[in-house]
Amino acid sequence: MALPPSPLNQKSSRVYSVARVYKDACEKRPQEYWDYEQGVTIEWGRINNYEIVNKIGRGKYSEVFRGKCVVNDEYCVIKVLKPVKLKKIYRELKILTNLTGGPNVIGLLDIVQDPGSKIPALIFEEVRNVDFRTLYPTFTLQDIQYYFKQLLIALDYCHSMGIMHRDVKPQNVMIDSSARKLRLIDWGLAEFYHPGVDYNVRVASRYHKGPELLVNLNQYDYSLDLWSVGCMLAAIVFKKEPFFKGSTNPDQLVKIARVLGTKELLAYLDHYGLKLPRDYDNIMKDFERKDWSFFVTSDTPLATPELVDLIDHLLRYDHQQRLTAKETMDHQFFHSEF
Ligand SMILES: Nc1ncnc2c1ncn2[C@@H]1O[C@H](COP(=O)(O)OP(=O)(O)OP(=O)(O)O)[C@@H](O)[C@H]1O
Repeated sequence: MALPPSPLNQKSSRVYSVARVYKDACEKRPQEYWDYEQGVTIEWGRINNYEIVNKIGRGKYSEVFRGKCVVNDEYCVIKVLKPVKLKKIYRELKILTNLTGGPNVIGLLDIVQDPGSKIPALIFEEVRNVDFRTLYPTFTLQDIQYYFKQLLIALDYCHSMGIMHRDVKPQNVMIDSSARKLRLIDWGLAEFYHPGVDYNVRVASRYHKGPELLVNLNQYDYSLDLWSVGCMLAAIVFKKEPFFKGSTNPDQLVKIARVLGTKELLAYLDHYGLKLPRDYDNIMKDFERKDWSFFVTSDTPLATPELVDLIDHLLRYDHQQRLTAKETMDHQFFHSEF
């Protein structure tokens, strides 16, 4: 039976920006694929199949434990969701069930529910992650080539499935360096893309927020994730973690403008018929665009011309001008031999 129409793919009355790629990825699939308000059926697993071993993390939206499946004796990760809007829980579940099994996407093994509290817990494959603060400083050009390719494969896959991750950052990229395994985790802010729909700009983590979010450009798309990749790369290459370190959301855009220029920011806004929000009245100054060579020193051996050119093509104000995940993988840097 067909589902009733959904507000989730309702176009805005003024459509000013549409994704350059995969714009119809959701529309070409059945409504059940993307309608997390009406089309979610959960097959609950048995909670008694899992034991908690120890706590490994605490996020805004969950508590995360290392666990063991008593059926096969294998370790796993148990993400116990905090009580948030049911809609958000359904969205994460729908997205994970659509993407699980995809390349370098964290594998969802089971969904269980505490019978008392009714709180759902997600069971994932475990990645023996090495903290990025330890791992990234050891990266060679070959490592960057390898791991960023793996990350881009995951992103191109989710984009091709009509899904924007919206929270790409080092904390959400699990790397087991001894197995050379990378998995993209935390799909709690991910969303289905529909052309012409206005999205909430309160997503992603401050240092990795794209300019579109900071200027209230609601019709953003998959290209948001490529800005975050650009931030991750720039931090590693220029040895500045994070690369843009704002103290508040408005200050985040100021930090970006100090590098990419204020005139260029205003041209971006103008192109989409937008104005700089009033929050910036007293803090945005007239910054000159800096050349990337400004960040290159004798202590930045990873800053090769190819890699700097790649960063330059990702850290663009205009989300439509950034390379897509596929275009990034086609960039010269990924075809260079080191
Ligand atoms: N599959 C996994 N393997 C290893 N560690 C994991 C895995 N999943 C989650 N973690 C750890 O738990 C932390 C929190 O997980 P996750 O980001 O999914 O939760 P969250 O509540 O959405 O977090 P946040 O508030 O930071 O967005 C991660 O940063 C990571 O350290």
